[in-house]
Amino acid sequence: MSVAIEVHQVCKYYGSLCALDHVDLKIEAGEFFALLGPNGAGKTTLINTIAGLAITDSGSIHVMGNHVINQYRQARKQLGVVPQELVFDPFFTVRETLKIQSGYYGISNSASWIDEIIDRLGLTDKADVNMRALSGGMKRRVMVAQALVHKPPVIILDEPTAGVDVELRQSLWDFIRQLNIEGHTIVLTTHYLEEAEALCNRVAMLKQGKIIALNSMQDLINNMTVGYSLRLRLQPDSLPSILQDKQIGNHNGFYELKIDAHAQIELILARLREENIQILEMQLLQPDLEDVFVSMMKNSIPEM
Ligand SMILES: Nc1ncnc2c1ncn2[C@@H]1O[C@H](COP(=O)(O)OP(=O)(O)OP(=O)(O)O)[C@@H](O)[C@H]1O
Repeated sequence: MSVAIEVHQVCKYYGSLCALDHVDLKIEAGEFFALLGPNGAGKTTLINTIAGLAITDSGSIHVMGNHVINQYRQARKQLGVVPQELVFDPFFTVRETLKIQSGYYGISNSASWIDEIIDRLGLTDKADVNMRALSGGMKRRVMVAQALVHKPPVIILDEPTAGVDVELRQSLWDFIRQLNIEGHTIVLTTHYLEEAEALCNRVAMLKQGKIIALNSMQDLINNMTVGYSLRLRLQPDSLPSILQDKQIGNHNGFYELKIDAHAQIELILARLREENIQILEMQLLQPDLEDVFVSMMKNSIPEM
């Protein structure tokens, strides 16, 4: 499999602030990859360095084998970036905006592809409407369309669904998922963790400019040692004192017990049997990406 993005030992400073601290990252072609982190973690800075818009202080970045600074034009052609901020020229229509964008890449016969992306992004009704007359969500769709005019194999989306309503979000994700199925590599930042969990196969978590986790979505969640809990409805309705230090909640007649390892479940059941307490209902709650994220951000202190 070929490498779509290779980030090697990248550092980026803004004055004395270290925004990227020796970042190493390899994203294979065809991946659907999530870049997660709290505000200010360095996600946009990393995207800007990959797009060649911000110069790194050290290290190197390649997009589809092209060095983003020394081979800027070749690297840029391989990449479509949907920026976080809505940047648009208020004097042009949607179609004109896309035509001008394809001109930047030296593409002249782009009309049929522009029609296709307008259609697939649900912009047909707005194609000849001036950009300034579009709603925020529609402008966001145009940002996505702009990133696609040169049919890049690698697409980076920086919080593409910020401020977008649920219906629009759903159709945007359907389209992006389809692009991934067609072979495009997708890199995504989002604060909607359930979206990342549903879409992405691998995740990097950034904190204070450092990568603190890099794993497949499944392994990240499966390897999580915190976040599991067992919910029990008991008859008689009482928790033996030996289990009380595990209790983290008691809602709607369910005791919620913290589980650090699966083996503890059998021990809990054995304790209940010893006390002649019957289990009326039992649920095992698994951690999700949000639990992993919160735990990583709380527990992982990047080395200075
Ligand atoms: N042009 C700039 N000049 C100075 N500092 C900057 C600049 N751009 C970003 N920073 C700082 O670099 C750090 C990383 O910012 P960045 O925008 O990359 O974070 P982020 O993870 O994308 O955050 P968010 O989730 O809020 O978009 C922050 O402390 C930010 O204030």
